[in-house]
Amino acid sequence: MSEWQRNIPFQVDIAGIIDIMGASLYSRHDTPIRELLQNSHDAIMRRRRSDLEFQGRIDVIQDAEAGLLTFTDDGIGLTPEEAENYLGTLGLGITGLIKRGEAMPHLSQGGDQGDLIGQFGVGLFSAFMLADRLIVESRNESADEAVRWEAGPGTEIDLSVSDRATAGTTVTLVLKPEYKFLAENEETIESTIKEHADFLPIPIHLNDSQTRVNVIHAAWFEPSQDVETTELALQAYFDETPLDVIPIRVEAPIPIAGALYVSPQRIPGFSDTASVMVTVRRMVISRQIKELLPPWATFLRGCLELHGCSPTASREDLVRNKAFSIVTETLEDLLFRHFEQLSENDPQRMESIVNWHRYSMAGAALESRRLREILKSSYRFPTSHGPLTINEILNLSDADPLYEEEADRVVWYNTDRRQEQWVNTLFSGHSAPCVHTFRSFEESLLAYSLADDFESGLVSDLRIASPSAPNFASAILGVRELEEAPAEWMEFLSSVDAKILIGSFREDQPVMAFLNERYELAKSFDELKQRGDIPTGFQRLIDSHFKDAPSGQNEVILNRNHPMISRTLSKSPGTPLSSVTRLIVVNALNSAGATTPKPASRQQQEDLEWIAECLWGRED
Ligand SMILES: Nc1ncnc2c1ncn2[C@@H]1O[C@H](COP(=O)(O)OP(=O)(O)OP(=O)(O)O)[C@@H](O)[C@H]1O
Repeated sequence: MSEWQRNIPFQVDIAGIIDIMGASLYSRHDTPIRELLQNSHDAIMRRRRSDLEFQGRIDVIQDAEAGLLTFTDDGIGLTPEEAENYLGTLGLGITGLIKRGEAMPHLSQGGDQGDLIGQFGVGLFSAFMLADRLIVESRNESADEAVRWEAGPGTEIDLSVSDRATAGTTVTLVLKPEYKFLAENEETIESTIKEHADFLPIPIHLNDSQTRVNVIHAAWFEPSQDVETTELALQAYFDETPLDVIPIRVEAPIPIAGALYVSPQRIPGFSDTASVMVTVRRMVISRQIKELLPPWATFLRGCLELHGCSPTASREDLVRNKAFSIVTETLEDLLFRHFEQLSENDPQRMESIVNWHRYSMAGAALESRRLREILKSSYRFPTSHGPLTINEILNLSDADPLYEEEADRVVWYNTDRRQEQWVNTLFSGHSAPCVHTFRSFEESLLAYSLADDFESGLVSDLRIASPSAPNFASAILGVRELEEAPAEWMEFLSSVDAKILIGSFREDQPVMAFLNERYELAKSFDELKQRGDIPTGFQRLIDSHFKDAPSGQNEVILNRNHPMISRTLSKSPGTPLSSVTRLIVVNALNSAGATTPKPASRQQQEDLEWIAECLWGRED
C-alpha cells in the first residue's frame, strides 16, 4: 500500500453558489439592486472620509435596447489590484476588512466610523442572479489608471485597462432574458430604489433625471426632533393619521433613532405581525421585523434606525444577538414610560388609544403587570353603571360590612350577554356596579387586576352575579332564606337542566332565572366535540379556558312568598299545579335567553296535556 498526502485548495462552483443565493439567501429578485446601491454608498462614504465636503451621487441607467442595467457612483473607486483581489473573491471585500479592523491603513483611513454597510463580500455576486455577465469599470481617485473587470458566473475573469477618466465605479449588468424587463420598466426600478434606499444619505438618480428618486431626509431621523414635524412626516410617508407619536432617540445602552406612532388601523385579533420599518445605516432592512416591539405593541408603526444591530447575510432581517435583545428591552421600557406618562398627563388621549386597540391591549395585559397598571386607569369595561375603568370600579365596590367579613371590596361581574339588561336592572339600585365581561380575556384581565392588589394588603373578591355566589341573593337580589330545593323537586324539575333554589323575594314574581354563559357554551362545545367539528388548536384553547374557570349551571329561584309557588311546594310533585310551575320555570329560562333542552320540550307537551285534562276532564 503506497502512502500519500496532498494539499488541495477548496473548489467553489460559482454558478452553484449563485443558484443557492437566489433560491435560499434572498427572498426577492430585486435584492441585487439593493446590494449594488449599497456598494456605491460605501464607496462614496469612503471618499467622504478624505473630503468631508464631498456629497457624491449614484446614477442608475436602464438601456432597454441592449438589455443593460448600470450603476454608476463617484465614490472612491478601485485600483486594478483591488479589483483583482476583492471583486472576484467571494466572501472577501475591503468593506468587511475595514469593519473588522483588518484592512491596511491606507484603506481604512481612520477605521470604521460605522457608516459602511457591506460586510460579507457576497453582494456583488448576487448580481449574477439577474445577469449573464457583469462588467465593472472603476478608477480609484489616486490611481494612475482605471480598470475593467468582466466575468460571467461560471467563467474566468477578464481584467484590462479601462479608459474611464474620473474616480468612481460603474457596474453594468448584461441582463438574463427573463430579467430584461428591469432595463425596460422605469417604475419597477424606481420603486425598488425607494423600497430599500429611500433614506440613504446619497442622492440616487434614475436615467439621468434631474430629481433624485430617494427622499433622503426624514424628520424622524433628525437629531433634535420636533414632534409636530415628525407627525406630519409620518402621516405623509405611511399615509395614515397617527393617534399618538413617540419620537425616539436613545444613545445608550444602544443607539436607537426614529419615531413610532399609534396606528389608527385596528389590528385584527392578537396579531403578531409588527409593521415597524427598520433601517441600519439608513438602508431599509425590513418593514416587518418580528419580535422587535413587545407583543402588546402590535398597533405601533413607524421607522427605526438600529445602528448597533447586525443585518443577516440576506440583509432582509436582523441577527437575533445581544444587541438585538438590548434594543427590544430598551424599546419596551421606553414605550412603557411613554404610555405611563401619557396616562398621567393626557388621560383622555390614553383612553382613546386604549379604546381603539382594546382587545390587543387587554389580551397582552394578561402577560404584563406593568401594562395592567396602565390599563387600570384607561381601559373601560361596560358595567351596569356605564363604562368604568378598573380604578373607578374598585372605588365603587367597597364591601358592605353587614354581609362581608373577609373582603375589603366585592366586584360583581356577569359573563352572559343575554342577561346584560336584567343584571343592569338588578344593580340599578346599588352603588356597586356589575362589570360585564363578555370576552374571556376581559374576565381574566379583571381577575388579574384585582389580584395585583393583594400585595398591597387589599382583599378584593371577584364574584359572578349569580345566586350561588356568596351574598349575591341577600345583598343584591334581596332574597332571604335561600336554600337548595328538596331532592324531590330537583328530581321533578331535572329536565329543565338548571340548579333549583328556593328563596323569599320582596317582588311579586314566582321565579327568577339566571343563565350561566359558560354552561351554555360548554354544552355547545360538547356537541361540536362529539361531532368532531373543532380544530385541535381551538379545542386546546377552550379546554384551558374551562379548566381555569369551571362551567357552572343555569339557576332558578322559586319564590316561596309567591302564593302559587307556596301552594305548589306545600304538596309533593305530581299535582297539576306542579306542572304549571314547571312550565313557568321553562318560560323564565327561555325569557332569560336559554334554549329549552329536548327532554324539557317533551315534558312541556306532557305538562300541557295533563293540565288540560285536569281542566276539562278526559274525553273518551
Ligand atoms: N461600487 C464600488 N466601488 C468601490 N468598491 C466596490 C464597489 N462595489 C464593490 N466594491 C468592492 O468590492 C468588495 C466586494 O463587494 P461585495 O458587494 O461583494 O461585498 P461587500 O459590499 O464588501 O459586503 P456585502 O456582501 O456584505 O455587501 C467591496 O468590499 C468593495 O471593496
